[in-house]
Amino acid sequence: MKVSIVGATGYGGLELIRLLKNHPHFEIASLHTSSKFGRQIHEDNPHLRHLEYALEEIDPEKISKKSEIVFLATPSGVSAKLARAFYQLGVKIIDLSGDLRLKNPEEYEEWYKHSAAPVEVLDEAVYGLSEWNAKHIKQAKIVANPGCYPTATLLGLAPLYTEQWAEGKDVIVDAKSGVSGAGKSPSAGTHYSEINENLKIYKVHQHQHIPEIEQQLANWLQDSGPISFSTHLVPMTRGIMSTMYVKLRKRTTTKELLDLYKTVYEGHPFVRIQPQDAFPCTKQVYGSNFCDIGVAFDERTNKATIVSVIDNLMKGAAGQAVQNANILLGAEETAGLLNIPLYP
Ligand SMILES: NC(=O)C1=CN([C@@H]2O[C@H](COP(=O)(O)OP(=O)(O)OC[C@H]3O[C@@H](n4cnc5c(N)ncnc54)[C@H](OP(=O)(O)O)[C@@H]3O)[C@@H](O)[C@H]2O)C=CC1
Ligand SMILES: CC(=O)N[C@@H](CCC(=O)OP(=O)(O)O)C(=O)O
Repeated sequence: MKVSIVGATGYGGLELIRLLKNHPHFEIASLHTSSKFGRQIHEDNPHLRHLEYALEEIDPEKISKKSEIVFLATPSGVSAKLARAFYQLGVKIIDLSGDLRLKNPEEYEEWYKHSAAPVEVLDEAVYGLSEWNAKHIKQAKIVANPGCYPTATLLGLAPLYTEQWAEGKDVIVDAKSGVSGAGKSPSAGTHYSEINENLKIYKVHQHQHIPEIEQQLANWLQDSGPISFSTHLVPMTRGIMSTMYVKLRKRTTTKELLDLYKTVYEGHPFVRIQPQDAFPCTKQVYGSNFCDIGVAFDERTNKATIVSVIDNLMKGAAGQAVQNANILLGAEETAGLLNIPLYP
């Protein structure tokens, strides 16, 4: 099946090229940019020196003649404007941005400070947390690919929420990300001398992923409350670690928690549950689509500590987008994605 990538020159778009170029079922029909048309993709990306793709303008009508699926790897605010045109032309959309994830347009405008997508587009969009929504993704015309922090956090919390073990109140999520999460354009806050040998907290109580996580938690557990969510920049390129502290409805043991997680994620090859007392680190998922989860029960506080790691550009963005495209196609969800993480 032929696919196109809009935003091909950014980190998410480049990761999509890496995955789709060797994919058994998809063929890249075209790459699109808002500012570099006419240039070859390899001109600014020497790691793609062997590929010949001219960057093209973003013209939904032309794209609809070449491709059945379009990946939108553009900054927030862009797909809110572009999605309707693709939808009306019958091109399936997988949107990597936050524009189509929140069902309430006012909530989107409050957190993202952009105009929301048309309601008909938001109503059509299916939240693309692959492990939890495959049934709906399969039928979708528009997939709202989850954010990087929400992917790590929701995969970590899901067993406790869906099985009603969590109290659903006073949950703390302490998350850290590598700098590629901020995209390819350099900024004052992310350039080398600001990040190297530094650890920064940012967007305290204001992170746009808070409503996305809470929206999904409320789908799983009726009386779930607001979460405390903090995000940090770590001096590394890729990786997210989300550490969660969750009060439970009943006393349990680490062994019982592990059994729950193993049972819930049985048959989901991208979620790997750690053995007892072994917590995951970001390097063990680097460059891969895995989400590795470690759990422990704290008898002193009656809380579960959950640690979930992903590669933000893979399971947190392009990897999950390709997983969703596989599901849309009706192919095996692992197609083109079972590479072993880069190590060391
Ligand atoms: N980086 C990450 O880890 C993750 C990113 N995301 C989301 O995915 C999306 C892409 O992220 P990322 O690749 O990191 O971002 P980048 O900043 O690296 O890339 C953004 C891309 O969009 C293009 N673009 C910029 N402005 C416009 C515009 N007005 N219209 C159309 N295209 C435009 C850019 O280049 P050009 O000028 O060539 O058009 C570039 O190709 C974002 O919404 C991001 O929030 C989601 C999960 C994780
Ligand atoms: C490290 C870093 O800056 N990460 C970004 C992730 C952005 C992102 O993925 O945004 P949407 O999913 O909402 O589109 C951030 O924290 O804002």
